[in-house]
Amino acid sequence: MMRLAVHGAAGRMGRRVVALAAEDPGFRLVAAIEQPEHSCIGQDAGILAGCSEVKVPVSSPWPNDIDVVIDFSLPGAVDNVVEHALKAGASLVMATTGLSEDHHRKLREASEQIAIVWAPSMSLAVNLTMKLAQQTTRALKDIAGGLDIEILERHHRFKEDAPSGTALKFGELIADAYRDNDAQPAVQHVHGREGKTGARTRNEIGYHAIRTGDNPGEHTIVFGMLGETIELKVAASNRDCYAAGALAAAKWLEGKPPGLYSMFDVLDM
Ligand SMILES: NC(=O)C1=CN([C@@H]2O[C@H](COP(=O)(O)OP(=O)(O)OC[C@H]3O[C@@H](n4cnc5c(N)ncnc54)[C@H](OP(=O)(O)O)[C@@H]3O)[C@@H](O)[C@H]2O)C=CC1
Ligand SMILES: O=C(O)C1=N[C@H](C(=O)O)C[C@H](O)C1
Repeated sequence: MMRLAVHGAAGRMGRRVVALAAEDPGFRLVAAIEQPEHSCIGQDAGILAGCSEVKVPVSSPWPNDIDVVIDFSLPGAVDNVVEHALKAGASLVMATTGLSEDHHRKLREASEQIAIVWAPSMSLAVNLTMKLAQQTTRALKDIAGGLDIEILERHHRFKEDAPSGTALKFGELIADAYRDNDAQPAVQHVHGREGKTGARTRNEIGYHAIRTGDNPGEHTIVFGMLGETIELKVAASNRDCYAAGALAAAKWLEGKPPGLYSMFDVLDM
């Protein structure tokens, strides 16, 4: 049984991780962590998550006897999370998005000592769609008349980063697929359009971020050609695809040597 600490335990994602972990005999929740001034401090993490009591209060101290940390918080917390995972010698599932290059450097450095999975989406369906997007790009990139790729993402109104980490990852993977051909000009990442933009260039990937209501996450990759269009769409109907993926990543990390892994590693894709 893995001793699990959830950081951001009172958040939208943290609550679903706590709820699913409570039903999984492979985990024992040992800490549900939030900042000391958080309004949920002291509440039972299970009750807060809408399931039965787990007898673990939301609290701020980090225990040392943990096997794995799952983090769904905000970039401002990430350095602290990494530091505590290192101190405990615990594996880390880092699911927070909007990270800077400095955060990524710290994750790379920490991964010399502990095993870390970082992925902007823990969802199986999203990761599979990423592979399909790469395959589609490779098949169409040299088509006569040209290929236009645009990434549309929709999320709830509370989301603080844009475009989503997942949209950025789609763009990065699609750009990699383009680069299979050295003759292809470098891809330009274009975020939204306004005003007299001129005609679309052939080598850009466009990103469009929509924020409405309580949408738990939706990504559409548009492959536009002259005469026909392909759209790959993956949409969550609730957050459990991400929470279940994070728990699968935590289990996969058990016994893994230090290193920085992705959900493609976890899902063997
Ligand atoms: N990889 C994936 O599959 C997914 C990733 N995400 C990402 O996970 C993150 C969290 O999403 P979500 O649960 O919706 O967000 P929430 O805002 O609901 O939850 C974040 C939690 O972290 C806490 N927190 C924020 N800043 C800090 C800090 N500096 N120190 C300690 N705790 C902090 C928040 O506390 P407070 O309420 O006080 O702000 C809150 O409890 C986002 O980056 C999102 O993009 C989301 C879904 C899937
Ligand atoms: O904030 C969210 O909700 C989500 N964030 C992740 C991202 O930025 O890609 C993953 C998912 O789409 C939900």
